[in-house]
Amino acid sequence: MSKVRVVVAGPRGRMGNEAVNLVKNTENYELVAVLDHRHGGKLLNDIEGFHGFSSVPVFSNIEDCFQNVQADVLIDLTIPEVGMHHTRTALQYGVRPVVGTTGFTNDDLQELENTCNEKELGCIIAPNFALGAVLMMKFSQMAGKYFRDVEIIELHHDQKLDAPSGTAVKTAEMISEVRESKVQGHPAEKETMAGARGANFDGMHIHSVRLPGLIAHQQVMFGSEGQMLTIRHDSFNRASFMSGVKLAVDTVMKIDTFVYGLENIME
Ligand SMILES: NC(=O)C1=CN([C@@H]2O[C@H](COP(=O)(O)OP(=O)(O)OC[C@H]3O[C@@H](n4cnc5c(N)ncnc54)[C@H](OP(=O)(O)O)[C@@H]3O)[C@@H](O)[C@H]2O)C=CC1
Ligand SMILES: O=C(O)C1=N[C@H](C(=O)O)C[C@H](O)C1
Repeated sequence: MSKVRVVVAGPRGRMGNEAVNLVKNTENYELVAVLDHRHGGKLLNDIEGFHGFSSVPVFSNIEDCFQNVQADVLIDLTIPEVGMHHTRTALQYGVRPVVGTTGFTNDDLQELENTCNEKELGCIIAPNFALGAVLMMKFSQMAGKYFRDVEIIELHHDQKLDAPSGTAVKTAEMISEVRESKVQGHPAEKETMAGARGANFDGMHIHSVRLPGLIAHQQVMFGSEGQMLTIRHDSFNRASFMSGVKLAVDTVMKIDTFVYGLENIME
């Protein structure tokens, strides 16, 4: 069986680094290139912290990369604007994207879905690759059918760029598919300090905590008369995301559609 040829974008990042090691340590994957805006023209071995990658070229430009290297899958772990450009371009070159980068807009997602349909090419966008986090979202969706009052609290390390997190947005979207709409809190409630009640998604509130020492955590709180249900997930390291990245890479090779969220491919 031929190997899955993978390009990783953002290899020096916290997630990209884990992904490079995942590809290296997976027998039927081959790391054919990386995309790094600061080190184009080098070999991955020449970048500090990488060993055993003497044949892996580094490109700073994705078009150059796909014109010079045959690839099956792009794993993108960068920032939203760059991730969107990479994903768009990968699809144009017939390369299947697996995207962990968060912060894409609804318009971005719609555009990518249209392109996938047009090209009949698989693409997986996963706001959270941790299988436990995906279950947390699914359990929250189940609970949302019975509890209309929901507060989502996401907690992350203080180097995170986007707020609310992609996971929190996806959780709110999934709950809103089953929850009867409600504007929560007192009708006359007033913030005496802007932001005190967090972001508002269909009346649900989302609160973003950023602290050094945290990795990725979320708790979803449901309240009703005399009771409260809390559903919580914690990622204590970035290895927690890698089984989901592998599931996504394996799956994207078999599909010709657009998938937003790992819950759609977990059996
Ligand atoms: N789906 C999931 O399960 C998870 C998703 N994420 C998401 O993945 C993304 C990456 O997270 P994380 O690894 O923590 O972030 P890092 O900041 O550690 O890594 C981001 C990488 O992107 C690179 N980058 C930044 N700007 C550019 C640019 N203009 N062009 C090309 N590359 C650029 C950075 O390079 P440089 O250092 O030079 O700036 C860095 O290598 C985020 O969107 C995060 O929300 C994170 C964890 C889990
Ligand atoms: O930036 C992070 O770290 C994470 N980002 C993703 C998100 O925005 O939900 C996934 C996970 O929470 C870690």
